[in-house]
Amino acid sequence: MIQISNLQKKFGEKTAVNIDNYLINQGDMLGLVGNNGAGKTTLFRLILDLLQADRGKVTINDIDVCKSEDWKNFTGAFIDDGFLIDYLTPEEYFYFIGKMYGLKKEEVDGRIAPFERFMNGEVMGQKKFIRNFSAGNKQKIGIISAMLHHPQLLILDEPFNFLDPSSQSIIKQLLKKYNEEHKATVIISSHNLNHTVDVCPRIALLEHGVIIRDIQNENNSAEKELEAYFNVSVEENIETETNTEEETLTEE
Ligand SMILES: Nc1ncnc2c1ncn2[C@@H]1O[C@H](COP(=O)(O)OP(=O)(O)OP(=O)(O)O)[C@@H](O)[C@H]1O
Repeated sequence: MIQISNLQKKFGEKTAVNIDNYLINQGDMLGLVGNNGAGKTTLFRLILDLLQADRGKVTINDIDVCKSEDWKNFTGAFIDDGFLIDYLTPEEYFYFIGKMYGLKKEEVDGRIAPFERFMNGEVMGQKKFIRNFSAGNKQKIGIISAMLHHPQLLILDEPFNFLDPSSQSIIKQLLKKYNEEHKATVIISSHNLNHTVDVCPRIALLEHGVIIRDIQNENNSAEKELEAYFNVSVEENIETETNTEEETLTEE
């Protein structure tokens, strides 16, 4: 589905992405992991034609992303809250996105319904603009809107960020189900190794812009390899993530 060929992006002297050849198959559920600055977001931005590569190309279903808009109909993505429209309410935003893909209001309502538990009564009917939502709820609005048109390719940068533990668990289940039921290609990046090994049968490890390992992950078999690389145990990873979430929630 996605073919990355000879792709390079530099910022000044710094090489952010440098991938010779990498194929992501239709139906893959791929986790992208790597330290801060490894190039995960830059790779997503290149795939989505939000950045121009210095050399090389990305094709989605044989469409060069720089040369045609056709891949946009079957692609959904949420990279950061720059994707949202701050002066709309979530309802207005969902209907606006739905309209772009030819969905009627009732169809949008039907597609939002499975996210009810995820939204936890805090997103719909709040009579407030997106700009006034917490970081976690903005994250939820972004994820839902990326999935609204049932894209064949779904790209989410750090989907677990800002979410409370129960929302993290719900979105993990929803993403797995989405991948299976729609045979969709789902790519997520995450610093949460525990969630990544739980959800992704394939994991790409990025270091200084290079995919240094392409790991098949059956029944969490990648856990040890990732623990060794990051020099942490997955248990520690859970603790660190939970602490971070608590800090984030307190700050909000
Ligand atoms: N617009 C930019 N201008 C200059 N340098 C940039 C820009 N965007 C990214 N970089 C650099 O490119 C490298 C890769 O950054 P990127 O954000 O893709 O990493 P990442 O793996 O997503 O990191 P993190 O886990 O911290 O989100 C970093 O060294 C970063 O400083």
